[in-house]
Amino acid sequence: MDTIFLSDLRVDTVVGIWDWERKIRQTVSIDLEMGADIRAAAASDCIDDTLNYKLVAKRVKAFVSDSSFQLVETMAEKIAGLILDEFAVPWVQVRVNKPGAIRGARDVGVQIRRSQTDD
Ligand SMILES: Nc1nc2c(c(=O)[nH]1)N=C([C@H](O)[C@@H](O)CO)CN2
Repeated sequence: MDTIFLSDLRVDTVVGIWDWERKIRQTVSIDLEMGADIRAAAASDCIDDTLNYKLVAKRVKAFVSDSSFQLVETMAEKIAGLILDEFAVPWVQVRVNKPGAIRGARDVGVQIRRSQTDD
């Protein structure tokens, strides 16, 4: 099993637990890894035989941009569910980074891995 990845997808959104965070937009950085078998596409050289990461990026960016979650955990869970539901991948790893949320830290956030077989 191979992996298609997408790193540092930056999206402006409403996210946070403090009142002042509900009134502004902040930038989150999203990293995705998705299970894929790339052999058919490598043999055909045809985009129709693989997961088009551009479509995933566009869908995730629109979803996160329209969201207003309190926690990065909720955002990560919903992104994973969206990808599993709408794209035929067996598993997905989602990392949501909230740069600048913690003074003195480069970034902070959560990383989760979910699969189609999770209950
Ligand atoms: N586990 C979490 N802890 C915290 C979160 C979060 O989303 N998950 N969020 C905050 C604040 O919104 C912070 O990011 C900004 O001050 C604090 N802790």
